[in-house]
Amino acid sequence: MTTTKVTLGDVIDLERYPIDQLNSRKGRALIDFCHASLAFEGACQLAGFFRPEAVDRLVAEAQEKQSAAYRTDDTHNVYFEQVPSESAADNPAAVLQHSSKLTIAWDLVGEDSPLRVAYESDELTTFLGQALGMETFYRYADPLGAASLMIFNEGDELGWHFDRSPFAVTVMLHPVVFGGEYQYFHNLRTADNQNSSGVLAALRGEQPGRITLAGEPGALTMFRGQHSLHRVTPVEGAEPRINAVLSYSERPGDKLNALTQQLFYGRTA
Ligand SMILES: O=C(O)CCC(=O)C(=O)O
Ligand SMILES: [Fe+2]
Repeated sequence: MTTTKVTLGDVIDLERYPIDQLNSRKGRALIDFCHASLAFEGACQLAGFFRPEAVDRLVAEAQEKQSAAYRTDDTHNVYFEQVPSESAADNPAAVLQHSSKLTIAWDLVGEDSPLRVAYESDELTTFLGQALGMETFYRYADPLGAASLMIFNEGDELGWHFDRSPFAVTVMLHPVVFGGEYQYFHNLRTADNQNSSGVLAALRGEQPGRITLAGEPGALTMFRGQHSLHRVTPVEGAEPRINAVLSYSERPGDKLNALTQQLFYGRTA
């Protein structure tokens, strides 16, 4: 049997986004666009980055592997830190958030999966590192967490939170019509100012300036979530929200520790 190898151009629309020719005029304009977009609102979304056929294959792969996925269902606060026992009414750390989803770990992603072809390409790594303005940028060496497929079924959500990592990269595969929206407040806090009153107002639905990111199938999103409070609203209805999360590090060979692997994937590897 002969199988045709899936190439980067089968997965990523290289005509529209020439990440394999970053020194071309269009490639430079793309990088400039990403820098401007991230500087403007802390996020950059590239519609149609993954080709429709690759998106369809990944949706099918996620659904086929759903039974092997690990389900997390937790409460946490926006900081992912200890919830204070003596809760002052005006302390956002005391407000519990709910997050639940299914995760298909990297070692379950197929050899020929469009996600593997994209994630393992140096072109994509180089492009993302430049777009995010990183001086050093490496693929994650974690056998479970390098890149994953996420499935949010009815009622699943990610509660309001600040990310611990300086950036996140996702690809939307199957958005939902009702709920499952990515919402955020750009730079609600800064390195020097926690802005507790603003965070509390956001949690109460009283803070102006909430931004919703559209999520068309195939859209790649780069997001700086350390200072921008964000969430994914609960999925309503039977259709799942499915996306891919791509992880990177400023250090080569970076891995999750066993505790974190256990927490996110229910096993170690
Ligand atoms: O699923 C998404 O669109 C966002 C994911 C996210 O915020 C996270 O993993 O921290
Ligand atoms: Fe996040």
